[in-house]
Parts: sequence; structure tokens; C-alpha cells
Amino acid sequence: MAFDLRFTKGHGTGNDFVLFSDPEGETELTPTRIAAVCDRHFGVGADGIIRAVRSDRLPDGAAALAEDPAATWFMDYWNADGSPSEMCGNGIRVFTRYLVDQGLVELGPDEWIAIGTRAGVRRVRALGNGGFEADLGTWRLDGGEPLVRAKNLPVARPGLGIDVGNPHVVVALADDSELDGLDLAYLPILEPQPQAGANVEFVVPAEPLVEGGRGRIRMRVHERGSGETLSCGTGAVASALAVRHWAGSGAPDEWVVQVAGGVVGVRMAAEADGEHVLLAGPAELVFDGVLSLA
Ligand SMILES: N[C@@H](CCC[C@H](N)C(=O)O)C(=O)O
Repeated sequence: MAFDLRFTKGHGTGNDFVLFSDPEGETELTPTRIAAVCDRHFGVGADGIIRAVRSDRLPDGAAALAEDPAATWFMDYWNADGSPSEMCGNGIRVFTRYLVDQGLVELGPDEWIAIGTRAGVRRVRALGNGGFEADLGTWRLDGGEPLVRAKNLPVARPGLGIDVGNPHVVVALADDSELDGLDLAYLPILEPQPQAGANVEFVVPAEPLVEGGRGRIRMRVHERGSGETLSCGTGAVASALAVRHWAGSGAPDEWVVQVAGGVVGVRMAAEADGEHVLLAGPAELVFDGVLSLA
């Protein structure tokens, strides 16, 4: 059966997405279709698909509405291989820009919008510099410290498991040459392997490590379900949290994370329900199109 899709292509620091609007949740999204759309040779090409659907049309959306009735739109996020994810930090900024661009929501300066996700409700606001900031909520060390093997890494290294709505394992490397030498076309191997899989981030300090009170790191990532990407927002957040954890007391609560596709900002802020972590960065919509797949 033919599958026609009217879409918008967008990205946040090079982490790219095919976005489309399906308010009533009528489009049948199968892993095969998603992988075909995201295919960089035979489809549009993207790290993931994001569907804008009314929250009351999906079971996960109903849960989001129960948490916050203002979360009327749901970010239905899927990785390039057709697997779902709970959260996407770059995606939620691009999704918010898409909702505004499509006239589906109005967003005043500094006004927060509530978005439904599989990880729960998340809030996003537009920044004066054209970018967006997403409050990714509370986070937790998930207790795991798996050993991580990656191609061109001579010995296995310990990772730190962090959950920021989706699962991450962060690995500290020695220096830029070790980071640049990794071949992330190959899947890093985790021992033990987390049941739900994990996004794996490799980090090194940037030079200087702290500037103007903000910590600075470089990161590369192998995303669950998408492979190596130019950026991962939740990965940047997990990396900053991991490096702050390793640095101990006195480490900054604001971080600049350099990724292959640009720079994002991370800050930690105390809230009534625990410490929240927030992610700021660009959100670009680059073209619209119609895709017809046989
Ligand atoms: N690129 C995203 C994360 C997308 C989901 C991830 N691959 C997963 O499976 O959890 C981001 O910017 O956070």
C-alpha cells in the first residue's frame, strides 16, 4: 500500500528529524515505514520521526493529560530504526518550533508550553536568541556502571548510567585524540547490557574546563536506534550531569556541551520535586516536502 507523507524537515544542532502533523492520530506508523522515511538513500533521511498528535488520541497522551491538562499536544518520537523513545531533547525544541510554525499553538516570549511525551510532561519556552529551552524535569543515576567497549578504544571503560527520561551511559575518555579516534559506526558494547538498551555518550573536558563559571565538555554519541548522530540533547544533559557527579562538590551547575553539530547549554535548577535539568539550544526547520513510498 502506498504511503504518502506531508512533512517538514528540521534539526537541532544537526540532530535531524522528519516532523509531521497527525492531530487525530490516523496515520499508521509501522517500524518499516519509519525506517523507510528515515533512510538517507531511499527516503527523506533523518535520525528520527516526530509526529504531532493530540494527546487525547493516544494512551500515552492520556497519561500526559492526566499529569497536566495543558499538555494538549503529544510528541510522538520514533528512532530511525522504527523503535520508540520516551524523550528527545533536541527533538522537543524542534517540535515546539514546528507547532508554532504550523499555527497549532501560540507561544509568547518567555511563556512555557507543556508538551506530552512518553517520559511525562515536559515544558519548553522560546529564548530571545531564537533558540528554545526545555525543562527535562528530574533525573536519576540509574545505579548501573556497565563496562563499555567501542571500536578503537583499546580497553573497556566504566560508564555511568543516567536516566533523564530515556536511558544513557556516559563514558569519560582521556583526551581529544581518544574521542576523535572512536569509530562510532560500530555499536558500543555494554557489559551488562541494559534491558531497554541505552544511548552511549563519550566525553572529554574542553579547554578550559571552566569558563565564566560554566563547565565545558566535548561529547560524541551513539544513539539507541539511530547510530552515531551529530548531537543528542538528552545525551548532552546526561553528560553534563555525569561530569558534575565525577567532579564532586563545587562543580558548576551550568555547562556548555560541544557536539559535532554545534553547541548546547545545560543547567541544573532546584525545584519543589527535586533537581531539574534544562537544555537550551537552536531549533531549525529547513524544508517542507511530500514523500510517497511504495
Ligand atoms: N536525539 C535525541 C534522543 C533520541 C532518542 C534516543 N535515541 C533514545 O532511543 O532514547 C535527543 O536529542 O535527546
